[in-house]
Amino acid sequence: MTSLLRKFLPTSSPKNCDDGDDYSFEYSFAVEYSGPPVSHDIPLVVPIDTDRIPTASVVVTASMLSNLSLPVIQPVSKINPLSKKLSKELKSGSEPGTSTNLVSNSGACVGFSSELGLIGVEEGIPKVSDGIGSSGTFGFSDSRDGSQELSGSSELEEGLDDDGEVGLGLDEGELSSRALSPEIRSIQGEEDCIEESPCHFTGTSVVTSRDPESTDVGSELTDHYDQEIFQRRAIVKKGFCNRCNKRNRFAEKVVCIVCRAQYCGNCVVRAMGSMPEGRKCITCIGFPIDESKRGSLGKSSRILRQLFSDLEVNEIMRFEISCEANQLPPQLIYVNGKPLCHEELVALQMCLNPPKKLKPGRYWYDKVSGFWGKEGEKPCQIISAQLNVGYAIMLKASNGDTNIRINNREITKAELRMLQWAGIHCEGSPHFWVSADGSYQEEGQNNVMGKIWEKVGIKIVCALLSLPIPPEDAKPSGEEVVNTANGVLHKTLNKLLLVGCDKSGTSTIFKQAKMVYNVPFSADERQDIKLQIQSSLYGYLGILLEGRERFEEEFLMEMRRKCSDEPGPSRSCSQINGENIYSISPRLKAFSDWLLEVMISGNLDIIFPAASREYAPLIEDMWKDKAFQATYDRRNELHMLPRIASYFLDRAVEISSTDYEPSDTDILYAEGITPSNGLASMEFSFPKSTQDSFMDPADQNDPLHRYQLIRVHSSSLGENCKWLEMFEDTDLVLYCVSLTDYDQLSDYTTGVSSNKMLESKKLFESIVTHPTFHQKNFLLILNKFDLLEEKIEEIPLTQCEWFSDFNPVISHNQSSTSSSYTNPSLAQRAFHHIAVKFKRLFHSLTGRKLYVSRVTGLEPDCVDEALRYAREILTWEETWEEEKPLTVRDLSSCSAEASTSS
Ligand SMILES: Nc1nc2c(ncn2[C@@H]2O[C@H](COP(=O)(O)OP(=O)(O)OP(=O)(O)O)[C@@H](O)[C@H]2O)c(=O)[nH]1
Ligand SMILES: [Ca+2]
Repeated sequence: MTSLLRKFLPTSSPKNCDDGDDYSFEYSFAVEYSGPPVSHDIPLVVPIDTDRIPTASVVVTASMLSNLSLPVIQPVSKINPLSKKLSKELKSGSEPGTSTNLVSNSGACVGFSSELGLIGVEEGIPKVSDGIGSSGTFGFSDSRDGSQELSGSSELEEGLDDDGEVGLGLDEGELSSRALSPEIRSIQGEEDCIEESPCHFTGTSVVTSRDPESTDVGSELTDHYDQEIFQRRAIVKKGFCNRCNKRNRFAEKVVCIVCRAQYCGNCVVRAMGSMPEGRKCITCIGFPIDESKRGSLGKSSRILRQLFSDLEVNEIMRFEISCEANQLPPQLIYVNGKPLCHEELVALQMCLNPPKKLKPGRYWYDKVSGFWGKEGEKPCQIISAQLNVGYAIMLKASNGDTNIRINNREITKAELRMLQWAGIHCEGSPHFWVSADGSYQEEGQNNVMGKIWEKVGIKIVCALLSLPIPPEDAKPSGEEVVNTANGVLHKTLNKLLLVGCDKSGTSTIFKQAKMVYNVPFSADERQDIKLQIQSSLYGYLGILLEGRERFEEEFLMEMRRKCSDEPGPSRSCSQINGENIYSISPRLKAFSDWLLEVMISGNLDIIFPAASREYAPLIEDMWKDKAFQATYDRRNELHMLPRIASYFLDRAVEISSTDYEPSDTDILYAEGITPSNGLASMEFSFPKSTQDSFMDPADQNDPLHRYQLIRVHSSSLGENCKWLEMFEDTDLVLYCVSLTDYDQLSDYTTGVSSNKMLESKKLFESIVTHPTFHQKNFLLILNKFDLLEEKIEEIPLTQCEWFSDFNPVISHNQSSTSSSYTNPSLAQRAFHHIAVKFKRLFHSLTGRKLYVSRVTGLEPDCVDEALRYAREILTWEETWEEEKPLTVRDLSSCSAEASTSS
């Protein structure tokens, strides 16, 4: 046997393995073993007793026998030479039971011809193992005269050459488990076969097999159904038409919603006929659809529209949606353990807020609140309440382990966090009663404690925790199927978490992103920001007025000194005061005193802007006042006044008026945006940009790919960042650091004031090492580069002990050609130094690579660039995860310092 195989089978890997996207496995063929003795068991190839392969009973449904020819198992096309003969045999008239032989033959051949095939033998036809110990013959039995079948290794090689990709194209490795397929695959290169109509059989018996991967349907109760669907699976190879077997990778194909066979434009009509049940092979008519295709029911493809008129396409799609064979089978949907009857399914589907994308499976339903979820999982939707479907809900329906109950169901951790965040007390394992409108009370007590959905920020929290919110508030998010002219596209949502220390600029970046991606501020947000701007304005005024007092005093002392120096009679105090340009009128003085008092008491935010209406007229007077203007001219001396103050103070009169509406720039410059819990969230997608031109066209301008940017204030992360758990499904963490922090001291409550850069480093460490973020990707945003450029000229970076080794060599040969690249500025060097420090830190903590982006939050392009970089990282990391083993990926972090985006 061994020598026989050696003679005929090449032991090389597929020739076109450089095809890249297709396959990475190698064929391994049996060769005589000549190495040292092995210490472990050698897996045995078990002989198959063909008689013992179970076969299902013959299909006898009248409707099927009447006008249909039944599909037959296909030999795997890899074994072309063999299948050529087989198909001839089959054509020349075969009897029921032939398929059994086919299975054994194809199974055996595959087993020997590729690794994948071996797996197929083990998994695909599991019941074959019943035959262990039997003495059946295997594969190339003498009776088949394998040597003749395989005569001429060149022929075989040719077969391998042309499509040395057995299997991979096979939908998800289902290779040999296919037991039925709509037609005998014509043999590659045999034109005569292509022109023939597919060879079908009547009265072929059916071999049952199980889909090893099916998860959707899942339960043992739906096994039977599962099997039925699975039996029909066609072998599908990437790019190949299942009828003519010609390959055109890029040509669109029409896919059968039952067996998944795909047909090119030339073959669709022959293979699918008039499509009375939509896109099904003629032989699949009457069979239930593959549930994974349910989402695409009624959604036509471009190729159909090319083949048929619009009217015809619409008709076909209507059939596809409405014909009986394609309807959800109610008994496969379990609600609280009960298989539904027809009426219940109708009630479920016809209610105001039906479950989305309902598929066969097991669900739980809380009739009182409308919570709906998959058995053993947290709720995924809130559907209409009070539907009469299924049994009563079970305590462990969602597999919760919190001891806290909602409507007799023990809730999940995510739900508990949601309640806690909403400020609902969960101590003492309470049992809540929650009704459809979200009002909740403790069981046994007749007083409503509040409404869950009215809690501040609850919707954001739910979005973060991937928990549902009531339908009227729900807007599309997460994975959503969108119907477009080209058919069905899956929309995905990537979550980006933006976090950083105090004043690092996270809210600036968040707001900037809103503007860049055209996500409007809500009326509430605008109102909040307006009040925020106004109260900040009073704060700035207060600082100026305080400065004015100081200037007035200084001026007075100066005058006195001059007076005493002057010869002649000394002038009176009032005279001096009259000349003091920093003196204000008693009315303004009263206001000033009051304002300063309020500021000292720390009540500014509370009193303003409620009081702003009253004081608005005073602002105008004050603005015109000479003393005030003189003070304003010297505002640079007032270190308490933030840089941004001038922007608002210049328009103090306009801003303090009640009908002031902040512009977008005002909003950007304003401090703060977020509600009390420091959380803000927005969804966006990237508009097309010229910068994308280097990217894969598929990635370009994908408005369906949505991103959620979540900004959280570091103070809302709680002790030891315990709230980070909430963000466990974050795809990328954007950690924001202010580049100007290196000489700043935190003005914080703890009493011990420390360097802000070191504080930022500390927070970074705790977030990076937090279990929730294990293996997460991080993008470091080094913000406020514009300010660094100014500051670095005055204050050395070494002010921060972490950067004490910063020792830039200033190049002296500044040629006319030197660019910022060959001769970076001091700020660029400082930025790079800081970036490298963080990269090394990250690598030492995680062994992985930190991405870095240089940003000036006030510049829209900068923020856009950083977020596009974030998108690239996600795409890149996904590719890595799919294609490369972890070890290779880890190696890439060795070059951690090589790439620093700027
Ligand atoms: N010049 C300059 N100023 C910036 C930049 N980014 C943020 N700022 C300013 O820095 C200050 C703090 O920024 P925020 O965005 O409010 O910082 P934060 O992270 O929200 O900090 P908290 O207010 O503590 O939540 C604001 O006055 C911003 O206008 C920048 O890139 N350049
Ligand atoms: Ca802020």
